[in-house]
Amino acid sequence: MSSSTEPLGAPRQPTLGADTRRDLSDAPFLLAARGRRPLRLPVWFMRQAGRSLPEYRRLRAGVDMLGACFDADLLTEITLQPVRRHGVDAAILFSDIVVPLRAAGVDVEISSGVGPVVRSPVRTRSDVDQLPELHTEQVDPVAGGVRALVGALGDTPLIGFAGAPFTLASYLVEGGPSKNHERTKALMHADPELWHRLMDKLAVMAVTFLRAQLAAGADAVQLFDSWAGALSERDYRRFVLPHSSKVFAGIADAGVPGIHFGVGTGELLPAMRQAGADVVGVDWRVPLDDAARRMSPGGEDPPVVQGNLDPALLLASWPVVEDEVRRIVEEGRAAAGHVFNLGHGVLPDADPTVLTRIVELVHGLRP
Ligand SMILES: Cc1c2[nH]c(c1CCC(=O)O)Cc1[nH]c(c(CCC(=O)O)c1C)Cc1[nH]c(c(CCC(=O)O)c1C)Cc1[nH]c(c(C)c1CCC(=O)O)C2
Repeated sequence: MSSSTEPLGAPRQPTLGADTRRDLSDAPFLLAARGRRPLRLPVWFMRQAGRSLPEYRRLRAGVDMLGACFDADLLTEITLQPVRRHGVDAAILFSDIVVPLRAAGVDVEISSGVGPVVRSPVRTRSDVDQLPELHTEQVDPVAGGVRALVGALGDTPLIGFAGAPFTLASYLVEGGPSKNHERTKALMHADPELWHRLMDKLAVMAVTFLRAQLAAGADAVQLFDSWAGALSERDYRRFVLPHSSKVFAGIADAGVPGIHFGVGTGELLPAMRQAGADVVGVDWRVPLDDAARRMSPGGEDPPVVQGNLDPALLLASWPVVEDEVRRIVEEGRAAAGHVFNLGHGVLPDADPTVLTRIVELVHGLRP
């Protein structure tokens, strides 16, 4: 049986570490992710581990990005750096969305200042058929890092993650970062059968990668569909939603919160929630009260949201940042739960002391 027809979460996948996972049921991040109101509003930052931190740049000197992602000691230390420095309510695993592709044998590099570059783009039926399957043991260094992290993090939850099938497909089909995703969109419309075959393989890969992290003890997961906002809602529902739904279904037995995030997804928020997410990430374009209304127009079953400070504003003055943080916290009360975050990742030029101040401010506000 080929991998694309095998049921997701088949027995050869590892069990999900329910016996070893820490009991962090009082952790503010996990409470908020489950739609409860913790005493303290939780906050973490996408890309909190990375180039805004001088201690990160020192550790990474002379080590290439993907090399660091396969070094259990290094990825553990890099993941811990922002937790120590900022006092955030969650750690996010230091890794990358292309790690499972590289682990499976795809020739992909991360080029500094550019992003992932795929040597042989995937465009034909034979390219799709040759895309290798990911075997759990190929990401053993990542699992080793996760095990070390859950030992080192104390009461702080660890968020594991994977790239969603569409965002990974875009890198594979375009061969690198893309503004218009034109080859990807052309492929999905010109050959839907081939498109779904590719997406199916990427969904299986994401499930394998996430299950390895969950089996090692990750407390929550985030599915990054960073570029899904490039699609119309109609195309998203037809070409993407079924596959992202398979990813959430493939890890549902872990019983941990799942976050679903993309940029520019204001029109897609209800569909992204429907994929099976417990928490929906909102960038800076839509205020959180509006986002909650879009996902629950009648007010029944309100969503849990994460976001939505514009990362560019970290470079503005503190009074600007403070006003924005207060507004976002206020608007977040319209949702069932709010995990404070940026609307996208920390930019390399952000001043890390501003991030620490944001954590202190958020923690001092009424949730
Ligand atoms: C689209 C995407 C990628 N990778 C990721 C996404 C989804 C999130 C998003 O939308 O930003 C996910 C990712 N990549 C990285 C993390 C680490 C965890 C964290 O959030 O702190 C996470 C969650 C580390 C990284 N991933 C990367 C860096 C920078 C590389 C470096 O430090 O040398 C880091 C810290 C490289 C990378 N990898 C990718 C890009 C676009 C880049 C930036 C390229 C550049 O500007 O140099 C692909």
